[in-house]
Amino acid sequence: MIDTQLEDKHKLSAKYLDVSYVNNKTETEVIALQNINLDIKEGEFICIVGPSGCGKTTFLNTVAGLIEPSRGTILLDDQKVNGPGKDRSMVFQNPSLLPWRTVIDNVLYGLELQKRVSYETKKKSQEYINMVGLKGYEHHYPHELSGGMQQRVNLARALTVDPSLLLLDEPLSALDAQTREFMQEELLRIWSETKKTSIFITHQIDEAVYLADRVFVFGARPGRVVDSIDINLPRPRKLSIKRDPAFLHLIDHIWSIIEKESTKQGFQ
Ligand SMILES: Nc1ncnc2c1ncn2[C@@H]1O[C@H](COP(=O)(O)OP(=O)(O)OP(=O)(O)O)[C@@H](O)[C@H]1O
Repeated sequence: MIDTQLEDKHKLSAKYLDVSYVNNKTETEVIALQNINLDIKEGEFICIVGPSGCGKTTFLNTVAGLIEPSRGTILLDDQKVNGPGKDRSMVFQNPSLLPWRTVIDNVLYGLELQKRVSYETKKKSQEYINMVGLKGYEHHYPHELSGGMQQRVNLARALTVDPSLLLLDEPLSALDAQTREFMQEELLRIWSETKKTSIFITHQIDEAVYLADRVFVFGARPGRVVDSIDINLPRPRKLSIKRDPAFLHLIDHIWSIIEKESTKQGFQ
């Protein structure tokens, strides 16, 4: 009974969410998101896809508390999001590591900002460094690492503060195709060990289907949720699943939703 209740509990809910940007010079308003209603369960891996400008980053920044909605609310663990908080970590496209700090010191940086460096948290940081596959690189500097390794440091840094929610804004898009695929598999391995509720933005439909429990398709003008697709592919997922007919069917399905939406919007 208790387990069922926990399973049904929403980790994050967006209710009637509108977000607008106002250009102070021209006094014009851009409606970036309109009437977003969605629920995310504890431990879910969510991907958001959609055309450029449909408000994916705006949504993530609003969940992060960096943008205030013009209407509606975001609830995280039943608490209204009113600004940034220790319970959320963001991972961006570019790792933005501090070049003068070693791997371990970059990973510890988030804890330092939160004044939480202790023997236990240092131990935990080392565990995350091991988990992301960087054991032995603790004392290397960012310029001595490849792009993929730098993004691993970034991920370890985000995880070390033990967030309730992980927000990932196209974290793999700066990597070459081969490293990107490898990192997708790595990311799933790390996620399966941490089970952190994650929201991941990507432009690549195959990346979304490979990673996600559920894919939200956003539409543009104004940004809104067009569809939510359950990805019922078995886990753990190897990269070879990308050749599976069920995988390809999901890709086709999501593409057809995006295409229909684009035609409606006159993008073709
Ligand atoms: N700071 C801002 N001021 C004004 N308008 C903005 C601002 N940031 C974003 N916008 C507008 O809000 C809309 C949504 O932008 P957003 O960056 O969230 O979309 P996105 O789906 O993440 O795009 P992309 O896939 O290209 O990264 C766009 O029309 C964009 O031009």
